[in-house]
Amino acid sequence: MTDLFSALGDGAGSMNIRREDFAPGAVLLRGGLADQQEAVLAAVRAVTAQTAFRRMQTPGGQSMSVATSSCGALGWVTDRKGYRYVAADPQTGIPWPVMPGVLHGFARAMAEMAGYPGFDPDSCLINRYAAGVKMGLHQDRDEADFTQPIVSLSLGIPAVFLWGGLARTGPVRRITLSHGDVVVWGGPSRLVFHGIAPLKPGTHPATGEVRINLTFRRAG
Ligand SMILES: O=C(O)CCC(=O)C(=O)O
Ligand SMILES: [Fe+2]
Repeated sequence: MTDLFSALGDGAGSMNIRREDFAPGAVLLRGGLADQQEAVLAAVRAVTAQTAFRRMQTPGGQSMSVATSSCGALGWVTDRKGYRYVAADPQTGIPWPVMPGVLHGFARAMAEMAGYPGFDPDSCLINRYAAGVKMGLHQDRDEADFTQPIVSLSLGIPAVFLWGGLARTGPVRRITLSHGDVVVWGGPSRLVFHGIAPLKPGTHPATGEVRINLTFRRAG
């Protein structure tokens, strides 16, 4: 018998992951976090203790409502000069924290499960959403190589993920993402417009009153 998830080799922890192929090249792995919760949360805390959450400015001069931090060789930033990846935190001039091995390994395993073996992310953007915060429809297109997928992990209070198409306008699906859910999108879905609806207030034992999202990217 072929067990789709046996490749991970971590036994019972991965057995309850439920897979939904929701668009070509796009896979929802519900409960993907499985037994990695403590290790992943500890790694996120370690990173954000080194490089604080901040609200960056869009090129148009608006302050983003989402607070962000990053780890890995490259971190995504935005300011009046535009969107781009840089090697150092612009607030301190210090290189972004190294991506903890547990995060890199987790993202690689999730990508493999979704059908993208060999994913080697060099960037992890950490988004923090408080109640009312949203992320408008956008494409992730500042990365160098669109053959590599995006791997996204949701932590804490649930959010509605907006999934559009390859054009900015058109029908948008709404997919509720809960604590521990993972979305992987690549191939024909790599440049799909997506976003997050305004977060409903809530609390979660893992994060308190916020949602934390990690997106792993091959940026350089
Ligand atoms: O918070 C999310 O689930 C999506 C985040 C996202 O699309 C991004 O950071 O580019
Ligand atoms: Fe995105």
